[in-house]
Parts: sequence; structure tokens; C-alpha cells
Amino acid sequence: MAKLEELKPPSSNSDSSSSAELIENCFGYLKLYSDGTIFRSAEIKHKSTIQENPSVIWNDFLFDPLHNLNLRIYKPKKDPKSPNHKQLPILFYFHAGGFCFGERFYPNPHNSSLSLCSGLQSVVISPDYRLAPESRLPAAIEDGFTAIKWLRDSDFQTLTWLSDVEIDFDRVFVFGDSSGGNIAHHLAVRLGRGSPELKPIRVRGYILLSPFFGGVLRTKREEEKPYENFWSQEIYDQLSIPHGANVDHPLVNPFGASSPSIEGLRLDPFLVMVGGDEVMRDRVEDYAMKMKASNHQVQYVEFEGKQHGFFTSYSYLEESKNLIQLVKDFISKNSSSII
Ligand SMILES: C=C1C[C@]23C[C@H]1CC[C@H]2[C@@]12CC[C@H](O)[C@@](C)(C(=O)O1)[C@H]2[C@@H]3C(=O)O
Repeated sequence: MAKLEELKPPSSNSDSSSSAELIENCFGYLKLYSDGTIFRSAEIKHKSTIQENPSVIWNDFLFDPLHNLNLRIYKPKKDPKSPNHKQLPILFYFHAGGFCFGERFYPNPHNSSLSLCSGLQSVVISPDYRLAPESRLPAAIEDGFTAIKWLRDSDFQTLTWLSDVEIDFDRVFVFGDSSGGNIAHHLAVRLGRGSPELKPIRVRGYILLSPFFGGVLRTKREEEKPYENFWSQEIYDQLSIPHGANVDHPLVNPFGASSPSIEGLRLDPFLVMVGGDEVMRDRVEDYAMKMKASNHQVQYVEFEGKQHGFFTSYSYLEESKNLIQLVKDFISKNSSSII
């Protein structure tokens, strides 16, 4: 039985909570009661451990005082023996967790950020975002946007912690894993190519790893429901989409009947990746094909035999080098443009 961590105390003590009905139960990891009480299991946090990376330094910053949200910035440690004056790109990293779980300091997101920072020789910014069911969509997407605007508006002369690294604000990339991949898609669409509202920073590409999308019409894979990590579309239905909506909501299904057309938009390039054994493989492939068919620049890569979460769980191992190399190539290919 999972040990439960109380997030929000019941409105009155045992009376209301004992009579409160369990409305939703997400695999025991998250329980929602009729009186609004939410229990989250602390167990999910400890599924893996932090892998120290001596070549990276990190620090936390408050980026949204209104919602009390922090982000973690990672920078490669300078090697005094081989001083490198190259300007570093910036990679935003939006963590996974089905919109309901996760914070920047959980072992998997933290390990992934460390690996991306050292492997890419890039500054990595990993923002928290509001979670459902306390804050349903579009809260997470709004928070992603706020984090990017925080970078735009930051005075880096005064952000002394970063003053020892040369940052290339002209080379900003957005990486999102699972629910974070959904956030990355919506940021890309909202900002458009070259994102003039972000000047002087320039986002040049979006990297979506197993982006968490849905749709009323299930894919073959989803119907077959092969055994995998517990994620499924039901988590959207139960916990994170706006009340009264279904999984064809535009924030869940970018190609649903009521989703605004993506055709004709000018978007920055995408790298879309998925594990070959993921329940969401078909949906992600379909997304990539539809994006291409709408004339967007999309590179689609499948990692044979891999399941959901394959990168975050093993980001520090040799086998993740391929993924990091693909991201590296995508960054160098898209580091400049005629616009
Ligand atoms: C500690 C973690 C590890 C998380 C994020 C956060 C809370 C939820 C976890 C999962 C659990 C289910 C999937 O494996 C996963 C890929 C996912 O989508 O959420 C995991 C994700 C990760 O590996 O980055």
C-alpha cells in the first residue's frame, strides 16, 4: 500500500474526510475525494535516485511569484584547463508526469537536465508548472509561457550566478517530455516562427519526446493497451482537462474536430521522438505525420523497443547518448536561419 502524502488538509477534520467519497484514484498515486481533498503518493518521487554529475552546477530561481513557481538553471562547469569561450545555447526542459505529477527536483527530471546540460554543453532551464487536478489545463501551458517570458525579461547583468557563462540568447530551444512535450507543442503554435514577442531571445526549435496527446478516437495501440508504465489517456479524462471537456479538447488533441487548424501557420522546426514500444507510439507518429502534412518541418525518430519514460529513467547511461546526439544535431542544424 502506497504511503500517502497529504497535500491539502480536509476542510474540517475527520468528519468531512471520513464521509468524503473517493472520486478518482490514479493507480493509488493520486486520490481525489468529493470534499476536494487530494492525496499524492510520495512514492512516485523515489522511483529512482539522483545521479550526481560533477561537470554541472545548478541553482533555483523564482520565476512566477503569483503561483510561487521556481525554475532550475543548469550550467556546465568551466574547465580551467581548457577555457571555452563559446556561447552556449539554452534548452528549456519541461518535465513529464501526465500534468499531475513531478517537480524540477524529482530524480528523473533532475538527472535528465544534468545529462542534457553536460551532453549538449548547453544551459538548461527546467521550470515547474502548476499541476492538475488542483490546476487543470491550460494552467501548465500558461506557466511554460511565463517561464520563457521570465528569460526574455531577465536582466542577466544582475543575475550574477550566470555571469560567468556566455549565453547565446539567439539559440533557445524547447524540450518537453510527455506532458512537457504537449506544453512544447502549444508553445510552438502560440509563439510562431521567430516568436517576435520574445525578442531579444530567439526560440529556434522544439524537441518533443513522447508528447502526451489524446483523442476520443483511440489508436490501434491504445485499444490493444499493451502493458507499460501506468500512463494512459484516462488520466486526462479524470484529472487534467478542463471540467466538461473530453480528450478531443484542443489542448489534448491538436488535430481534433474543434482544434484550430495548424495549416498555414509559420512554425519553427520540430524533432519528435518516441519509444517503439510505447502505448502512445501510434498517436505520436500520427501527430508527426499530420504536422508534416501541414507543411511543418518535422524530424520523426522512433527508438526501437523502448517504453514510456525510457530517457528520463536512464538519461545518465550510455544508451541515452543516441538521444542526446540527435538533440545536439538538431540544435546545430537549426542554430541559424535566414529569418
Ligand atoms: C519523478 C518523476 C518521474 C516522472 C515524472 C515525475 C513524476 C511522474 C513520473 C512519471 C511516471 C510515468 C512515466 O514513467 C513518466 C515518464 C511520466 O510521464 O511520469 C515518469 C516521469 C519521468 O520519468 O520523468
